[in-house]
Amino acid sequence: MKITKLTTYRLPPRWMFLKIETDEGIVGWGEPVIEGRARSVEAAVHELSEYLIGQDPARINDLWQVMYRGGFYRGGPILMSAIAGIDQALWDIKGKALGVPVYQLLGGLVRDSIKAYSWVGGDRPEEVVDGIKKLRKIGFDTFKLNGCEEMGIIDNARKVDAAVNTVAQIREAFGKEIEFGLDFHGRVSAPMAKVLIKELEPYRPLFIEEPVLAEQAEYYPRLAAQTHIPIAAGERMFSRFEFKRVLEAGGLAILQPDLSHAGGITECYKIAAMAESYDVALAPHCPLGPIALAACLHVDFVSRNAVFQEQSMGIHYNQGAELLDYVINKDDFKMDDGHFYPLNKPGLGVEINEELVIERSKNAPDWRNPLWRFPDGSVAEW
Ligand SMILES: O=C(O)C(=O)C[C@@H](O)[C@H](O)CO
Ligand SMILES: [Mg+2]
Repeated sequence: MKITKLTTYRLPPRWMFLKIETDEGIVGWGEPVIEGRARSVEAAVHELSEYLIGQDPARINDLWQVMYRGGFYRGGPILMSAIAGIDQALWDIKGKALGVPVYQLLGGLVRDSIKAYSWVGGDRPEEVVDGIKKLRKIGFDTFKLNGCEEMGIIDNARKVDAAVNTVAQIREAFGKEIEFGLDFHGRVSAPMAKVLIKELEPYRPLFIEEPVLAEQAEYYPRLAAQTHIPIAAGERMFSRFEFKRVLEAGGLAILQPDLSHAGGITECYKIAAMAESYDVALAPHCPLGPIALAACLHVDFVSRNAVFQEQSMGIHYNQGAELLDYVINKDDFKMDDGHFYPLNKPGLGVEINEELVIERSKNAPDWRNPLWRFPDGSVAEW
């Protein structure tokens, strides 16, 4: 079998799908994208396609190594997201060619279901109690919200109290009936992370995500030493070589590689195994579309240390399209009691409505994340 064509479709809300065609008519789909830099990833995919066209799609490991090591410069969000989407599509082709779901190619199921969690509250956490009430009605009992709004490098007690108050309202309303992660979203400096975490400790969030920016990863072990709250990170790390360092340094209780940013199934399967060897949990990051989610689920279903799965239904970023809009087989993503179940169709198990994809790609937005500034005009982390 040979790869004959790669076609990219930038799509609402802020996604990009990749279709890889072969000379035997088998087609694979992937989701290479960095939110806000879709065109950059698209260019990287097409640069990589110069080598890929004519190659045997079955040789995923060799193609992955060529895409990663064949260029002198490597790693980072753009290149690793391009590799990720191509890798997803190659696994999709392999599964379809052999008539089995990807998880079977990775050794079969290690579990029968995986817990999902849902975002509440938007960019600036608000109406979180109402949001949780609505989502509990459809089976969720685990949630994630932004831990705070903008936070200065050294900020005041009122800002800290505002963040803590949101969490206090959740515990007041639901007690321990529900669990929630707090995503600091990299908005918080190392000094303020210490202050915030101390004040949040009594409310026992399930985890605190990106308490500092990935470029401040040396603080993870120091923050972990001051708190019992599990610390999570990973959406802005892009290869096992980055995850190696944070595992070695300690401090992270949960790794959150993104299957569309960190080299795809081939790389994230290895990252999951590395995490397990350090007794660290896996919770793949996935605020994206259905192909990315399917890739996450296949890795979840073969990784014993997978604990819960992010998904983007109702996420505040999905303006203009929802998680399953482009999927024909929506029932395969059906959730029961807040859990996903294995995708059992061959390949990734996602049947894409190509006609709709082509139609909607004609008006793809160039989504950009908001640029936040402090009152003094300096740039704030979003
Ligand atoms: O889902 C998460 O955990 C996030 O932090 C969302 C962030 O990754 C945005 O997708 C960036 O545009
Ligand atoms: Mg996050």
